[in-house]
Amino acid sequence: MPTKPEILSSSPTGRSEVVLDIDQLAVHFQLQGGALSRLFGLKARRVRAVDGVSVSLKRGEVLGLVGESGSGKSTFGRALLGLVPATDGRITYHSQDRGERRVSEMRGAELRQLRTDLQMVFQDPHAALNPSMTIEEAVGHPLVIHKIASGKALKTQVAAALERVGLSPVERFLPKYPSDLSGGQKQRAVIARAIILNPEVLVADEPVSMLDMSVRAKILQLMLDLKQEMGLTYVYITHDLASAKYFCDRIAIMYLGRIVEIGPTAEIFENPRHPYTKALLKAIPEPDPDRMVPRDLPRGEIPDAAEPPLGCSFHPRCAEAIEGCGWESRDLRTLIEEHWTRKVEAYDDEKAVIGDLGSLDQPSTTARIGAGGAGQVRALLDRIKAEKPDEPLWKGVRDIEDAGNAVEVHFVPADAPKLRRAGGVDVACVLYPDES
Ligand SMILES: Nc1ncnc2c1ncn2[C@@H]1O[C@H](COP(=O)(O)OP(=O)(O)OP(=O)(O)O)[C@@H](O)[C@H]1O
Repeated sequence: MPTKPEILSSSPTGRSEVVLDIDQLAVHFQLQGGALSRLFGLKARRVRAVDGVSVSLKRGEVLGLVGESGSGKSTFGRALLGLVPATDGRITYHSQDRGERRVSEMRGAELRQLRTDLQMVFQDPHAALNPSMTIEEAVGHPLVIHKIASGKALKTQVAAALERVGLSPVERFLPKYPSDLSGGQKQRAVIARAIILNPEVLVADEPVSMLDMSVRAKILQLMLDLKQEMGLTYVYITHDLASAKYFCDRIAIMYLGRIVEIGPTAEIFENPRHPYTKALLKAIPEPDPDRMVPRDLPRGEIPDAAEPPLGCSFHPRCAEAIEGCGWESRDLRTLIEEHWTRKVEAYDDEKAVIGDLGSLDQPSTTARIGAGGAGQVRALLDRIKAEKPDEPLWKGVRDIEDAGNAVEVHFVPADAPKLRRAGGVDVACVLYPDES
């Protein structure tokens, strides 16, 4: 198998440094809902899986995408290969050999070529391999599909790829079926299949998370060796910051479809800026039981990507939130319900004063609540505030206005913060003034 020079100093594009340039990429999924939903006039929901991501991938680097489940990492990775269409924005691929092309404009042969230059390694090696194909057939499959090799040449290339990923003696592995191999061996075979077309970029989506602890480091080391030998560039998708620290040159922290912090790995670990990054770092398990640190996982669950919080989408879970983070009606509902979990005995009377909370589910910086008179609602809100006066939501209340039997709580409106320069990283958080 021919190898590529590790880093080219020039290329036909004149832009050898950048392999992929992603500009304001958005991938939204329209959820149609069933016939019943339409009958009852429920509006179709739109999941903003990726929502305005800009990042450039330099040749030879390992970029980590880290975030909780549902943050949009896999969708982003799939969009790079054109496996899901971009709703908005641009992905430009700077091929060493074929110049600069927008992924969204590629069709037919060009798209097929992209999918040889960019390969994906998935989480579950067992699902990625056809159980009825031998390892020889599976690893050689891309060469057959693309009509690149057959017969003896095919076998030679498959053997070389297996050798390269450490599945040797090769003759022992060629006739085996996936079920004959261990998890680590299967992932090696998947990697052999991914590199057999000599790609430029590997998008590795949780490549070790389903493997035994004992083989994870070995597979990551294999990938680093391959990167060195073949001049590969990686996008490494994971929810595991500890492995990203070991593996990545740069890390992008994703939350609800956006990058909230991006910078060199050392800088992210030594001096995290975004409260979400800090919380993720604190949540890394400490292998030494004597040095166990208290966990500080963000409160609550990751919100619904179809109706993300207003302003900074992390604000409802943020330990450092301030007034300008985008407080809104749904936060008030959460606060009132939390109050009732503490004061169960007050629920019946207070519910009569507050009325139906359903209207608070519509995201808005104006929350109208109350059925039992504005004065009573105000008094109840005061009681709730007195229980936890430091609750950051109250800092985001601009004013409370009487509105008949109800009150209107007006919150300080806020846009989602954009990435801004802060020290050695870029961070999307209002706590950091833009240094640039
Ligand atoms: N084909 C699809 N149709 C509708 N919604 C989707 C589709 N694919 C992903 N989503 C939604 O998009 C959001 C992002 O999902 P994605 O799988 O990209 O996140 P992730 O960070 O990779 O999570 P995980 O680690 O669980 O794979 C989620 O809310 C998910 O439910």
